[in-house]
Amino acid sequence: MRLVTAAEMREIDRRAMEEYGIPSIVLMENAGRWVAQVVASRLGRVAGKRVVVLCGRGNNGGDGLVAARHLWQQGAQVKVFLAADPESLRGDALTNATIWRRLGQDFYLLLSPTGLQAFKLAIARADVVIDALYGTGFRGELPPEIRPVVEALNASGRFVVAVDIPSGLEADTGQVRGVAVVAHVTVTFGLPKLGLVLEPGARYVGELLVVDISLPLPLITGTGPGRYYLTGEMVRSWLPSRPPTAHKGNFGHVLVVGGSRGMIGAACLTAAAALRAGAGLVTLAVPRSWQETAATKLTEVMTLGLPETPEGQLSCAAWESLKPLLPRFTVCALGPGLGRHPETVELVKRMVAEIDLPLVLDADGINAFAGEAHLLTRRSSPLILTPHPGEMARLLGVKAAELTDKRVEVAEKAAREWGAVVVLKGARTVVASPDGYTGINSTGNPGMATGGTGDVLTGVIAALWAQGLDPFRAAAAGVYLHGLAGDLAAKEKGEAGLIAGDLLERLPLAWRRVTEAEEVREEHGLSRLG
Ligand SMILES: NC(=O)C1=CN([C@@H]2O[C@H](COP(=O)(O)OP(=O)(O)OC[C@H]3O[C@@H](n4cnc5c(N)ncnc54)[C@H](O)[C@@H]3O)[C@@H](O)[C@H]2O)[C@H](O)CC1
Ligand SMILES: [K+]
Repeated sequence: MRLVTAAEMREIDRRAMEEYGIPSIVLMENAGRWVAQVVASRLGRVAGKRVVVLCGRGNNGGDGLVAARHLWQQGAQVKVFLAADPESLRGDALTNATIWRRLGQDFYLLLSPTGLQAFKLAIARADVVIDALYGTGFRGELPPEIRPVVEALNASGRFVVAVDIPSGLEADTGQVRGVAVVAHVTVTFGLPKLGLVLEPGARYVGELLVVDISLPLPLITGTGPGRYYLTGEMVRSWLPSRPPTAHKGNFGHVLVVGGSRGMIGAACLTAAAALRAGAGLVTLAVPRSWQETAATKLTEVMTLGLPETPEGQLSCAAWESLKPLLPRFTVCALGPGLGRHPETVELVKRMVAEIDLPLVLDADGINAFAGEAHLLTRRSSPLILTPHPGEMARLLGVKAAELTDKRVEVAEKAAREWGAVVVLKGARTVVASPDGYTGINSTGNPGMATGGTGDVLTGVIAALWAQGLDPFRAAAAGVYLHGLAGDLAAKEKGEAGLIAGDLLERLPLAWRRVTEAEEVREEHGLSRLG
């Protein structure tokens, strides 16, 4: 599903009104009605239930007033706390405030001397609290007079439904400066905002529901370049099927080049993962003295011994040995466990420049270009890079901390400049392609922050590429399946004890989960994304 920024959402709003003639008050009425419907579905019976609505002065607050009205009409006891002077309301929010008042209802003025106390009393007895303080118009941090209100709400343990976006969260980045509302459910309008699926924002969202407020379909659907939330439905449409007449030649031959003394396991994980992710054949090329070890660890993988340095790392001569064999392979994965011997670094640079196989570059393959990312453009074949934040920072010559709250932009810029697909790993991995497609992953968990999981991902991506997916889809589907395998493993074993091998075993299960999942049929106009 497409992801949007606040500005993109405002543009969609504008076009809905100017090009299609949908009045903004209709959009607000639909938005508020959906919020009321979701609240009612969680309450079961509405009559007599206690609802507190926190309204800001903008259109987010307007949505909250519409929800208040519909729940009141259904018999709920509704208290609206207005975090603004009623005289400051404008436009559609003022319209709905006027309707609320003409129904004989009033506001509790949150910013009055007794407002906070009254609010705490009200939420202590509430069945649900609706957060309509701020939406996509929010920037920066909560005003000092609002912060204690949000802190009281978060401490209350009440069931919270956020309108469009949890208040205090920035729609474009997911950044929280200080405090934000922690919601159990977020009802977002039209399309999910980027900040709802990026860390730390994603942790404030709870279950994410995307609802149709009658924004014209031509404005919100579209498969062109843009940012997408990677979901099972998307990945399912990309994965190759297996005709009955299939033979292993149909599913590609992955060459993995990696390993060194003390780090043969990384290369073995990549090779095993490529098989587990459906590659027809996998060959693992390692320093000659480690070929026996690799062959012992991997029954189904073929192995190759290459020239090595005295320290047991691949030497430059390895390229001459590999070159005549390349026509038998479909994709090459280069880097896991290579080490950083100067000869190995030289080998990596020559391979990237000269190999005419699609290339997945990972780990020490990436580190070979530290501070020299411009050299990545000197190559003759398509490239997928899979850096974790530390490797990306080394590549760019910056500190990893500088990348934290602009991961999407950093990955997109690098993809454009290098003409390569960039997989910037971490919580909510970002996959960016040079032609403007970006995927934000929806699977994975902190248990996967353990040695070797990156090696597994490299193998999965190489395998999908070898089976015919284009590089962006191979990387995006690989990231999704890899994270899903991690979620399946964590469900069984918990997160702390999770190891990379646990993902290996569950890759086929993850694949089956995606391809055999029931079409997720949601109530008309509502999609569950979180
Ligand atoms: N098509 C749609 O998605 C629709 C969305 N709707 C709702 O409209 C809001 C966006 O409304 P907007 O009036 O632009 O702003 P907010 O209500 O989010 O914010 C109110 C107000 O707050 C001010 N503000 C911003 N940052 C701060 C801060 N740090 N401290 C204090 N005040 C701040 C700013 O001036 C804003 O104007 C969207 O989320 C939806 O809920 C429509 O109702 C229906 C169509
Ligand atoms: K909100």
